[in-house]
Amino acid sequence: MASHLLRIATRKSPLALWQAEHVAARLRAAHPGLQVELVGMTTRGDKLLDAPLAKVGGKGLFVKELEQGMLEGRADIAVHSMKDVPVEFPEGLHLAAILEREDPRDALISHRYRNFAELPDNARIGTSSLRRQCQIKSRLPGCTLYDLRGNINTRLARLDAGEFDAIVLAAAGLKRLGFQERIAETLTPEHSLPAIGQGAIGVECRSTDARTNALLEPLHHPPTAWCVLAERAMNRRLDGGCQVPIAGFAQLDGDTLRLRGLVGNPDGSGIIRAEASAHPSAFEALGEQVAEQLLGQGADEILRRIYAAP
Ligand SMILES: NCc1[nH]cc(CCC(=O)O)c1CC(=O)O
Repeated sequence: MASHLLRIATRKSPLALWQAEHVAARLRAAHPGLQVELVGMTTRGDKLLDAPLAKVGGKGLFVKELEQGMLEGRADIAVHSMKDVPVEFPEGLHLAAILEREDPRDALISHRYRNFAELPDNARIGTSSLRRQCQIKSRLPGCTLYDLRGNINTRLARLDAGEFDAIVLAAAGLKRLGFQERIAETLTPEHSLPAIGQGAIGVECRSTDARTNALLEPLHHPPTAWCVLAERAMNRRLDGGCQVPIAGFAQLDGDTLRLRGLVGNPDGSGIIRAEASAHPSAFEALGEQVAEQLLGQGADEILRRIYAAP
């Protein structure tokens, strides 16, 4: 292919830069001669690092500025953690590729304890999501949870400074940044059901930009996409954002796509679980089915109460 410049809009956190560089390297490998450049941007989510995520509100906290950059022609694609990508895309933009998933699980990091079972009843645990908070509290009701925002390096530094007995982060981000050896225990999906899209990288671009869409095609990983799109279909039906204790995790086993969903109260009470399986081509219907099962067991009550809270 003739030399051509492709600009990647990215946040400037170490993980965002790693992921953008990863997509750049994949694109260069797939298209020799293609010039790829990163365009660093700051999002509202980056500026509000002191406020608890659950209180900042607004969907697309980490993506809106990148999307604006593409719509204004300052960049051609944006690289996101699928976990941070809202259900709906703005007019003119779409998800062009979902890359093969890295480890989707949550990870426990601690200096003093080798695994979750060793944590004392009154452990001090740092974590930033209501989803993790809910599942941790259900197992360890006496623990105290602390809001832990900021990029991965910042969070690890706060653990190292002795603020907490343990913290819980996504294994994918730790592995990508070379912190794998800091993981004390990788939590099973039964223990901590992952966030919708966790571990997967998505690439967004202008819907009508045929050339860029074609360049991204070799990066798309259909098995990961079936999983992530099933999780996202569940989330859409539940009308969930990243500020609610919702978990969703799909796995492909041969020709069977299995989706597990969870909704609970932030204090760990009233956890509702549902799961179903289907052929991977039915990912959308599978997501809606699991959402309906959750709603039928009272998930709507929980979510309404959380959205109504000040
Ligand atoms: N919300 C921040 C965020 N977005 C994506 C990841 C991890 C990497 C991934 O899920 O792909 C993280 C950090 C974390 O939750 O520990």
